Amino acid sequence: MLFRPTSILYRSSNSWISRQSRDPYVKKRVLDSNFYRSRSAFKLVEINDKWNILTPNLRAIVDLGAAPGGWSQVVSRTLEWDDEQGTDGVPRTSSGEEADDPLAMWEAIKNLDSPTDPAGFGLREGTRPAPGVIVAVDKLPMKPIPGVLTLQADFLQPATARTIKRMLTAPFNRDGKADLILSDIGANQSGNRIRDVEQSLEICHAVLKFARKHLRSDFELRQDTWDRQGVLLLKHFAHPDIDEFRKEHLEPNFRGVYYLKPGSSRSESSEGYFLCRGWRGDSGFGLL
Ligand SMILES: C[S@@+](CC[C@H](N)C(=O)[O-])C[C@H]1O[C@@H](n2cnc3c(N)ncnc32)[C@H](O)[C@@H]1O
Repeated sequence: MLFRPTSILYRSSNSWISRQSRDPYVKKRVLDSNFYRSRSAFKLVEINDKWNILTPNLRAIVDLGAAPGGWSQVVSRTLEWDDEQGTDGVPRTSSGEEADDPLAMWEAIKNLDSPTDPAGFGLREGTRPAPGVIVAVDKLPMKPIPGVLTLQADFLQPATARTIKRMLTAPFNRDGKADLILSDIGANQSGNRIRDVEQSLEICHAVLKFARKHLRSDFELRQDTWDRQGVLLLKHFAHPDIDEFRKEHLEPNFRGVYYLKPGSSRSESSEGYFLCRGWRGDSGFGLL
């Protein structure tokens, strides 16, 4: 009987190792003094270099499917949440105690009226206003990152949406909406390709539904700087209906929708990103 699972495993792990060792972004991740937790972080760095989505005026950002935390690290560093501001990566209550439960910490500080320490991480009396709050959501646990409130939960659960809303709500962000929603979620590889492809589109619909509830709209912003706020960055995979999804669900609801394939995204992967700017909101002409 020919049954050699070990050699198959060995071969495939060999090719994985060989691919990893040739991948410049894997090397960069290990050698880079910034040390990102994921190779994926470079995709966001690249996208931001070109499209400038991480601007200092952001008050609230949600990172969906955030573990192990590469994108959240990029957001945190770009918005300059760093140790120099007096944080050590561990969220603290306003009295300086370590807060294990980010929501409890958030509840404790959200009545503060000062926008200079929005997430209540015990920032030193600073010379400049503190950056916005970052909420990172994943089914998996994540190690702390300065300025990031992590929530271990399934974003598809209604209770998670309610929790996120509470985490985003504060005197400096009364409506509890986000200026920027990032989603790097992909379908779990089940081994059934048809099912995986189908699931990838279902995730796009679910993220858009989430954005509909949580993204700050042009109308709410009442300003014309649409290129800086009300932004959704959505990962997707090749699917027969993905163009239709873009035309029928994204384009009517955003002022601009762009397809991106960062250089750091593996060319053999069918993944791509939709950068959707200027969420029109439900008050007007958008369709979902
Ligand atoms: C490609 S990884 C994200 C990598 C991340 N952007 C980084 O740079 O570290 C996708 C993540 O989505 C998470 N995920 C998938 N479905 C989810 C769901 N329904 N709710 C929350 N997280 C989910 C997975 O657990 C996984 O950690």
